[in-house]
Amino acid sequence: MTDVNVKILPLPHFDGLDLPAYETSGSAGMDVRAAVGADDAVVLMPGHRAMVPTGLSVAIPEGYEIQVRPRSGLAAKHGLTCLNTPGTIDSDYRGEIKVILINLGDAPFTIARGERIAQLVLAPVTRLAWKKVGALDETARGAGGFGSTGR
Ligand SMILES: O=c1ccn([C@H]2C[C@H](O)[C@@H](COP(=O)(O)OP(=O)(O)OP(=O)(O)O)O2)c(=O)[nH]1
Ligand SMILES: [Mg+2]
Repeated sequence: MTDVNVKILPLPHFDGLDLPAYETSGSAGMDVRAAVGADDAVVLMPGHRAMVPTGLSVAIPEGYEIQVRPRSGLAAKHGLTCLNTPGTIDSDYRGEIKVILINLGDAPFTIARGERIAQLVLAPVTRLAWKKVGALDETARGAGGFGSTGR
């Protein structure tokens, strides 16, 4: 498997943090860290959300996206997840990557500087082109959905 090169620009407030990295040889995602101030950790109250800075900007090659996905440990243990999961980082986005975290747990959660808050997954993008028609081919399912096959 050939790695895809992605340019990454650490911003001034990233200073001293580790770049996102695969935690194991088979990891699909690289954990990304909170670039919040060392002295002003974000405290997420139950039911609240926050846009957490990562201190990173990237230039993804055309034909790819980066998905921002939750970490299962934070979700299972603390009810913390990405509100817009999977977040989409477009190949033409040059702003700072931010993680929209929400606390669905029942206790306040403190996000400290350097905490691994989410994971970044590089994925190929297939772009579609619409072909406008007057009717669609028939199928056994037809318009059935939303539980039409049973519970
Ligand atoms: O979790 C996320 C999701 C998005 N973005 C950035 C990168 C992405 O390329 C841009 C736009 O994201 P999206 O298309 O999901 O948001 P939108 O509400 O449609 O905004 P826009 O009108 O700017 O496309 O915001 C993040 O930093 N983190
Ligand atoms: Mg958009």
